[in-house]
Amino acid sequence: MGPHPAVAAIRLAVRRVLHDLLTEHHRTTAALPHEPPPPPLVLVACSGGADSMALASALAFESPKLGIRAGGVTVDHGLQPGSDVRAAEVVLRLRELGLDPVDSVTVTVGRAGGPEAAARDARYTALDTAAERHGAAAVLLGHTRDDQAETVLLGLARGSGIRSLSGMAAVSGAGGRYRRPFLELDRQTARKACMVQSLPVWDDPHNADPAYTRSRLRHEGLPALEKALGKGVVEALARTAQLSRDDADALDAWATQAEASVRDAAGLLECAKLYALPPAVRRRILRRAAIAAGAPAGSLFARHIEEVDRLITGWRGQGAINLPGKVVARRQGGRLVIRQG
Ligand SMILES: Nc1ncnc2c1ncn2[C@@H]1O[C@H](COP(=O)(O)OP(=O)(O)OP(=O)(O)O)[C@@H](O)[C@H]1O
Repeated sequence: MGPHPAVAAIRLAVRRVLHDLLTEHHRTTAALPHEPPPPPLVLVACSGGADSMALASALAFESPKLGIRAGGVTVDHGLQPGSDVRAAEVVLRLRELGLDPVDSVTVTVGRAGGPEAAARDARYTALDTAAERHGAAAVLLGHTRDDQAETVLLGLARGSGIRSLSGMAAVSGAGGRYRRPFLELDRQTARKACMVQSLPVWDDPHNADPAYTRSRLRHEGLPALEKALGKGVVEALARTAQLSRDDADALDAWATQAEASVRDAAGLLECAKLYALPPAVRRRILRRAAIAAGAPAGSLFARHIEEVDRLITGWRGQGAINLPGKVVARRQGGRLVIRQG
């Protein structure tokens, strides 16, 4: 008898990603002159929750068959009493699965951007450091299709265009380090896979805390949407992420091409030529120019770019526009000048 369908599904998802990693490993090492390099190391980022425990179990099962070394990292954010005990338990469970090396990293969570963003920043920094310390080829994350649907809704609510609808990428980070094998699997499958394998899971109290936006979305927003629109809404939102990502990539590429044609010999942006571009392409060029001038990407919102855009499309002699990072945009003699100070 084969494994339970949920276990088969998580293993298949991980096998696919490991195959991709092996292919990339062979491609980059084939040209090396001397003896073959050691097999790649893949780490799983594990909170002890159902998604990442399921991921760890599938990695432990699949990696030896492909000659891949597998380890794990758990991050202790130190935000709840007893978080160190939980981290130690996760380490134990990962070792029981046969993973090696297994690290527990304690981080200090700052305040920048709110509690969720600060914890995420600290976590990714710790995961980057762990991956570099061990020379890992990849770090697997347990984000599921449900997480993706939530991310799309959060992006939609920001009102800042299709890039923010494109959710999380299956491959991201420096050199494509982060991989998300479960992006097309639902959370229920991961939970079921843990249950049938008798894997103990830890339910993060933050996930149920209505103080957090994502938690409210998970427990109130999405169920209400499913009630109104039907069960397929999660899948549709996740599909929206992929379609939006493709569209956003295409528009980015268009903007790259168009940018060269709207600059004069001195490299300044020509307003008449910008005016002739489709708004989506023009706004991308303006955003990039603002970032190149020193505006921090994270603080540059759609409303800022709209204001700069009005210097092109709604010109009536208005003054300079102040942007984050002390960047100023002004129109001068038919040129758009964006610079600091
Ligand atoms: N404390 C942590 N230590 C290591 N990795 C983590 C930690 N928290 C989250 N991750 C990684 O990020 C992924 C997404 O985490 P997030 O908290 O957004 O989702 P989740 O649905 O609660 O995941 P899980 O059920 O695995 O905890 C996790 O699946 C895991 O791979």
